[in-house]
Amino acid sequence: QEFRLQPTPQNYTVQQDDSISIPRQYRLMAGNSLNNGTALPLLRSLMPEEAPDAAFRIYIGTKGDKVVSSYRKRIPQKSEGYFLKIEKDRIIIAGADERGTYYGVQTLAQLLTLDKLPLAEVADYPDVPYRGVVEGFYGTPWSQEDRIRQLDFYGRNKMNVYLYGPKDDPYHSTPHWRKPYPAQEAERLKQLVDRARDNNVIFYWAIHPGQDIRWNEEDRELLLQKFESMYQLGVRGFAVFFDDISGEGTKADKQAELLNYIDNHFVQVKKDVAPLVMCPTEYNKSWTKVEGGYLTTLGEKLNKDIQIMWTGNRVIATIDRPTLDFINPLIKRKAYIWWNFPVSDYVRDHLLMGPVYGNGLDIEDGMSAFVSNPMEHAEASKISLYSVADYTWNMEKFDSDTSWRHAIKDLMPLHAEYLETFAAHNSDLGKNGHGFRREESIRLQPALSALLKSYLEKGEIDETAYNQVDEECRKIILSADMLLASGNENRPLIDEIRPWLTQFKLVGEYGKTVLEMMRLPQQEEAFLPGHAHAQALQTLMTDNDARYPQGVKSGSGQLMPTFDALFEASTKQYNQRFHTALNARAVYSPYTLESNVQQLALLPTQQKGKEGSIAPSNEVILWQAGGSLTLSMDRPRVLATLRIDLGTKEEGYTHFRLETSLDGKTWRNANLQSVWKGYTMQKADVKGQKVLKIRLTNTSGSEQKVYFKAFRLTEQE
Ligand SMILES: CCCCNC1=N[C@@H]2[C@@H](O)[C@H](O)[C@@H](CO)O[C@@H]2S1
Repeated sequence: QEFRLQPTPQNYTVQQDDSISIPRQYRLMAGNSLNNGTALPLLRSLMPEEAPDAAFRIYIGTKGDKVVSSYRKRIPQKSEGYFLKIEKDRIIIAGADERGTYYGVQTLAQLLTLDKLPLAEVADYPDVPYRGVVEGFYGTPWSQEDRIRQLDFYGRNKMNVYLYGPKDDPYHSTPHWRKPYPAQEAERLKQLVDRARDNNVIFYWAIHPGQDIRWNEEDRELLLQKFESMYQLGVRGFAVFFDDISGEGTKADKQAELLNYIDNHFVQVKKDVAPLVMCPTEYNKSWTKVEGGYLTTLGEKLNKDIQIMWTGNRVIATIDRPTLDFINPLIKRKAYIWWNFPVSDYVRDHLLMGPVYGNGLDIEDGMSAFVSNPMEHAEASKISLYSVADYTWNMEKFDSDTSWRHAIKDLMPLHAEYLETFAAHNSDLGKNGHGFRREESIRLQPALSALLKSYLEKGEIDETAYNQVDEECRKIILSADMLLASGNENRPLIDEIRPWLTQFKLVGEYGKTVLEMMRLPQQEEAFLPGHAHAQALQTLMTDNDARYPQGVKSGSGQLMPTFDALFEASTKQYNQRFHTALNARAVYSPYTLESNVQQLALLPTQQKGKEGSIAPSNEVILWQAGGSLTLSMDRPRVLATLRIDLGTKEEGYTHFRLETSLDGKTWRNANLQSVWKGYTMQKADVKGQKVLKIRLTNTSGSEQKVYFKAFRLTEQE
């Protein structure tokens, strides 16, 4: 693909017919304002040959500096704006502020990758003030190396925010948020803070005290002391998260009181700390009751410069004008958007490698920030993060597909075509509790549906579609092998996605095998090996290795449903023709879930061997009085164990009744008891019972706020 600047600049003109060779030496004319910034070190790392007597000159500074005073009017009057001009005998980089100048150097860095320097003029600035990433997911926190690479990536892509808030860090959340980090962790965080500064990224450290905070002087001081200890490490951005909690910590007026105190006695006192950011308990529209007053209380009481985060109309949602028109008036400021994509902690068997799309292109003036909550797979998340950087810098000019293709090329330039094939077929999430889906296998969809339609309706093969799908299967197998063998080009990425690459190859082989089967349902002998091979591949695709207990899915949106349907259709044809009973079911889950509890209704069920489960949810479930969840089997099955974890202690389970049934009409109680003292997991005494259905009902007469951490059964051998 052709060269493009990333993110797309607001204004970029090039003299087509002329360019200069990259100057070997140059005389540097630098403004004093840059002395302790990172723009100069970056420039010197790019162009090391500084020579006082060189003819070529580089003028670099911010708008107050004399050295760029004659270009002052060319600098966009926007924070983080810059003017970059390449002339025959000089380069000028003039920033509205230090970070703007730094971004001008980052743009120059991209132009220096060309053979010759174009005589270019760039007048550029970001649309959204704060742009970047919140490490706010459940699951394995990123490693130190992941984070270092992320921060360098943010510098290159002009993202200026990294919020540290991994749910599973015990010093960020309960139980140790009150304690300072142990020395080793503190040192590692300091390394990150320093690396963030090198990349002109504001490192925000977030605290998540809500699950057990007490509204008193002691906890308030402990929190400030923790912030002070982080300040000593160099942290200059702070956040307080009140998400995913229940109980005392959810009170808006108490939250506002605490945050204003922090703002007045810490942030405003320090003077070099970014505006405080808070994450509300009601953080999306589907969970908020406006008349309840939670958001309006925050909007009225919170100091005006405190930023309030928002995920949109649902936990997982794209952001558009109506979304902002709802929230901004309530909180009386521009929402600080926390975009839950490409986070996959609620669909951990999937990778989300597809394009960023669906957010409004006309809403840059409606938000104070747009930060992405990514996958626990740091490198794999960069495809989306590259496009989030592009979208938030220059929203109107954002083109989802162009950005996606360049993101892939940026991640693996030498294997871009193979990574693009992989990413195109690994983008949908599958059925999930949030009902959020993504397009997948877009370019192949017409051929897949044409092939399936003609085969199912007329028993015929659409040759054109057949050849397209066959060719794509070949590319899938090739891409998987090329990426698995890609060596050091981006080893961290391949290490992250290896299980999915292995699965992807199986999907390609399964497709080829099923395509061969389609030609043979009339041949009594020849059909059998293909059928057997297809079943073997199905087994291999469901036998996931222990490191991924949640399983590994690839091509689940379009490829696998099509191949499974073609497997079933050709096998049924064969069985009819030869009066045989070959297995014609590709995959099925013996368990189905029904529920009138909105946040549970869409959760997928899983089966692996003798274990069946309902996918857990990360959020607080509002379980209405009388609400129930029913797990139904495809036939009566004998249970060995049933474990349920609602994240609540003993007394919490007294609000629920657990029953089993053999016919769906008569029900019998099953008692729950603790697996062991003080632990929230419970087990039911169902050993040896033959059941068809299991039902859990809120019989307390009032809404219960619980988690849904586990619902797992095992059948008797
Ligand atoms: C308004 C910003 C607060 C968002 N807080 C959230 N907490 C959870 C995150 O830890 C999860 O990664 C996310 C996706 O499951 O869901 C919710 S989103």
